[in-house]
Amino acid sequence: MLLKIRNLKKSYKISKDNEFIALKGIDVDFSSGELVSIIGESGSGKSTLMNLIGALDLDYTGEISVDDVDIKTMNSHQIDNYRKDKIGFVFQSFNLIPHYTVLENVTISCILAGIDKKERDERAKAILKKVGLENHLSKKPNQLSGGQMQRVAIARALINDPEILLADEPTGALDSETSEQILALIKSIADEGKLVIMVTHSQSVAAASDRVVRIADGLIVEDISKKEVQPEQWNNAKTQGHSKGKLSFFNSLKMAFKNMKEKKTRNLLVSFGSSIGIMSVVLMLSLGNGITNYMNNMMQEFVNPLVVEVTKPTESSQSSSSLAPDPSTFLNEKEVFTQSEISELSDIANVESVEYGFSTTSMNDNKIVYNDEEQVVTTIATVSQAMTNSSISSGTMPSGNEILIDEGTNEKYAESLVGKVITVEFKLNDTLITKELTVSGTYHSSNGSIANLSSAYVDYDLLTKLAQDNDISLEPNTIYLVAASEDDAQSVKQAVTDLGYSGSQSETIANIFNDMISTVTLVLAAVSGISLFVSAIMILVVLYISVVERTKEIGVLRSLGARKKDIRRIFTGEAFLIGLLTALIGVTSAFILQFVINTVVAQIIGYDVVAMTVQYIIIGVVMSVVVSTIAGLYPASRAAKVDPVIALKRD
Ligand SMILES: Nc1ncnc2c1ncn2[C@@H]1O[C@H](COP(=O)(O)OP(=O)(O)OP(=O)(O)O)[C@@H](O)[C@H]1O
Repeated sequence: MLLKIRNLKKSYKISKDNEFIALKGIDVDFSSGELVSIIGESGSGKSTLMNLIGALDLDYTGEISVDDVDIKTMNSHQIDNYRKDKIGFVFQSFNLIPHYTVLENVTISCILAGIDKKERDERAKAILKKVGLENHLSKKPNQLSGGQMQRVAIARALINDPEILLADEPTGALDSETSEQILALIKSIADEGKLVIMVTHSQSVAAASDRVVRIADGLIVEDISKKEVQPEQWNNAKTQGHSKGKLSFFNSLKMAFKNMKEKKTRNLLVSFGSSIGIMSVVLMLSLGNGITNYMNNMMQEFVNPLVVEVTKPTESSQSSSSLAPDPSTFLNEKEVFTQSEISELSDIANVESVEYGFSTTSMNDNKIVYNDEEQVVTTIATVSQAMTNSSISSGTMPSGNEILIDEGTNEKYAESLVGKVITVEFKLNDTLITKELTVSGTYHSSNGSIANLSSAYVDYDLLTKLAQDNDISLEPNTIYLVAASEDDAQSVKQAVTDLGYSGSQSETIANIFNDMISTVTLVLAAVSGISLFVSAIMILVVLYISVVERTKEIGVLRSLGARKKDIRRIFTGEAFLIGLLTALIGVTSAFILQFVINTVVAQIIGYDVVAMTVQYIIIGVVMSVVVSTIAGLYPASRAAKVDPVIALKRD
């Protein structure tokens, strides 16, 4: 006995304490090779019985055994395999997947069973030939007639060589001539040894079957056999073998891709919308990077890379947190170096020579006067090897009784001061010194202008002499360590930091700015991240709609043996692909914008301010895919939970 049903009862819950008993105790046996028609009034319980036999509905009492195995004893994995291998479903409304070709519709249960492409195509073509559709392989269902569609559905049901074919009104939607052809096909399937159970309202279909079982009010009221079937007549050994495989990850992505393609415009629009967030994040990070590069470039342009400037950390800069020291720190008088500190610094490996420097900073006392017009020069400092000639914009470096002023200050005067004698006033250890000096030249003021501070430079010897003249002992408060190579300079810089000294003021200022830029960049990127949240919701909504639209398709796939996991994978796969598409659009737009912004800005400052890196692209892609996939989890789990029986009832 292939199928044994004992005392099968099924009730539907209508409300909390109200249920409807659809099957009231069915006892029946079916054998291989039988063509059975189940007939009965509408609502008598025929479809309910079919769903139970097909294990689409597991909520019943009693026994349904196939090959002496009770469905109730199977775990969910075995149930999925049972649906995939033992049962083939044919529906009244064909239930083909509209965006799949004939061949794809037929091979779908092989794909779900993890059968490789070559074998499944061979099987499908053989069966499609048998049902007379070998010339329609690449057509979509809407290009077929009703009879052809039902043939495809029958081919699909047969491809895994099931033992039982369940057909719910297979001819219900067909005209009488086509019905006869389909019936003949079904008959031939039973003749080959399969158990075919059909629900029908048609007298002629019932008349053509071997056995007619009438159901009324949830009970079998009549069971007429016209043909005696020998239980042992059929060798039920499967010709194709049981499939133990499952839907591969690649195939689930392929199915997801098909789904996605079907709703091209919608998915493209969502991806476009979502890509704005990804684009902004990538662009913001790249902009921050570009500006930082620009700043560093500016800093380094006028600085001799072989020279390491050393100052002593002031108290306030020591105590302030590392992130953003107060720029006013630099207005404090710098501490001078003792002889032992100087020798400690000279002893650092790779230091070739040591140069002394001094700077004095004051917001009010340091100034230059020319033609009675005075300008505050916040810092008077000594020139050193740290300054390169490229920093000079006009004239020369100062020597003897000369002073180098910054371009900005020079421009404040009606005529250029280069070569002119000016009066310089500045405070040296609390003593105000006034001295007439010749302006040797001007330098690019990019460094100082960062914090709107200006500096003027004199020779260290001049400062020493002025100190002596005024009985002031001048100790250096800046030490320049000269290294032989840039690499050496880096190791010297590290050693200086390790000893607890600070670097140059401009470097420290640059670091503060770099930190500020990083913080601002991160904040901006985070703000752009909010749009990612919006895209996540968009993707969630779109996929949710997709689940609702595909409910029937989900039911069909489940009836063909798709596991809940497979359904979840297909929808998560779709979310993943939307994420990839979003990333593609986002990164491409960021690239285009980078080009546009850089072209425009380069004309103004001569530098590419947007500097995209592979790292940012990876961040963008990963973010997009992760956000999208996470957004897809909920719709995917809803899809997995769809009840196949209810789903199949959908129109
Ligand atoms: N989900 C459900 N909830 C409550 N009652 C249900 C549900 N599904 C079916 N029923 C009831 O169970 C009974 C049997 O339904 P079933 O669909 O099996 O009938 P049927 O014989 O196939 O009818 P038809 O020939 O019209 O398709 C009907 O009275 C129906 O109202």
